[in-house]
Amino acid sequence: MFRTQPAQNSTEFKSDFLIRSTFGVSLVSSLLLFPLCINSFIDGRNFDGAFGLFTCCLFVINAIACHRGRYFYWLNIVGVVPAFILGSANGLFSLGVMGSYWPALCLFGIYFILPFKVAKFVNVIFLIIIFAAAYHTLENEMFFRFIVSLTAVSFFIFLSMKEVTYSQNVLKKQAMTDPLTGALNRVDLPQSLQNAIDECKKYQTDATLCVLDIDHFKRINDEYGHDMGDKVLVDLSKHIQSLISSKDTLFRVGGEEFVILMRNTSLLEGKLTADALRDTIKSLNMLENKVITVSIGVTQLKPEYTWKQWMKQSDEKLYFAKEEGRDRIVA
Ligand SMILES: Nc1nc2c(ncn2[C@@H]2O[C@H](COP(=O)(O)OP(=O)(O)OP(=O)(O)O)[C@@H](O)[C@H]2O)c(=O)[nH]1
Repeated sequence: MFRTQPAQNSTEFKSDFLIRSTFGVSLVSSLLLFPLCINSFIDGRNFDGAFGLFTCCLFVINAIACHRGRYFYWLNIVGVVPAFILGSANGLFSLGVMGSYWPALCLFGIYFILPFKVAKFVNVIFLIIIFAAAYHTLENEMFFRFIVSLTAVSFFIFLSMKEVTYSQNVLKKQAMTDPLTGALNRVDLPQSLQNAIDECKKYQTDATLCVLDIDHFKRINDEYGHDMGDKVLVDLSKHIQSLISSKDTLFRVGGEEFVILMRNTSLLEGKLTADALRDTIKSLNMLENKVITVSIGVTQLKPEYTWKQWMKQSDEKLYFAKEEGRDRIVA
């Protein structure tokens, strides 16, 4: 089970989509299925009616959960999917050709209530079971037509959902990336800091945050032009990426301000990395006849910090580094 709030940042795009689609499928299915259950009871098909009512309850629980921003993965896997399979097979057994509409709808439903990676496999299992049921209930010619049409439906849904998932990933990447430097932008920063805080609490590890700002960047723009200013930002970002460890994450949070989230890193280690960054950046010839310096605020996570407090502490240290004359680290 996971929980989301209304899409605040891009990390939540995907789960938010799943919650909305599961809500839609569950609500519509429960509303459509309910009259059919009543009809089954009236016709004396009590088993069908009871089974339909049970499935309705699963949909209602799902719809309420999704409405509250929750997604019950296991309810779908062990409840709704088996209900889809049993319901479709039962439809074929009791209604014959008339019952062959349901499997196609269920194939769609599966892609809307499960993550794409899981839905692909569940669909294959669904097809195998339904083909076995159809083999026992449909005439030869009808059986082959059924196989061909259902396989085609399954494949077309797969293609559409693959495209949707791909577009989601592209959008997510675009929303999270700073187009100039390729570093992450501030969209995902709160969630990343929160994840780091949760990790530290869970595994009793350290994490350190560096806020780095180019000194007198306005002068660089004024003296060398905005394009050269951009080039400095791009070069600087590349150098930082090459100097930090693969477990560290770089964000560009403002014009010439960067944040480096260092997981599994103590204050001392963070300070050493910040020192190395400051020295290396200073020695790079990013602009002719101009030494570029940076100021850095370094803060180790304390157990009582929220992500906002952690960020605020780091910003304050950067502010002191600027106040004390720039080209320095305050930790
Ligand atoms: N070239 C370029 N400049 C930018 C970009 N974003 C912000 N800036 C410039 O960055 C400059 C930031 O200036 P300030 O906030 O005064 O800071 P500073 O000159 O670096 O001074 P200190 O931070 O106090 O050392 C402004 O001139 C902005 O126009 C960008 O994407 N590209």
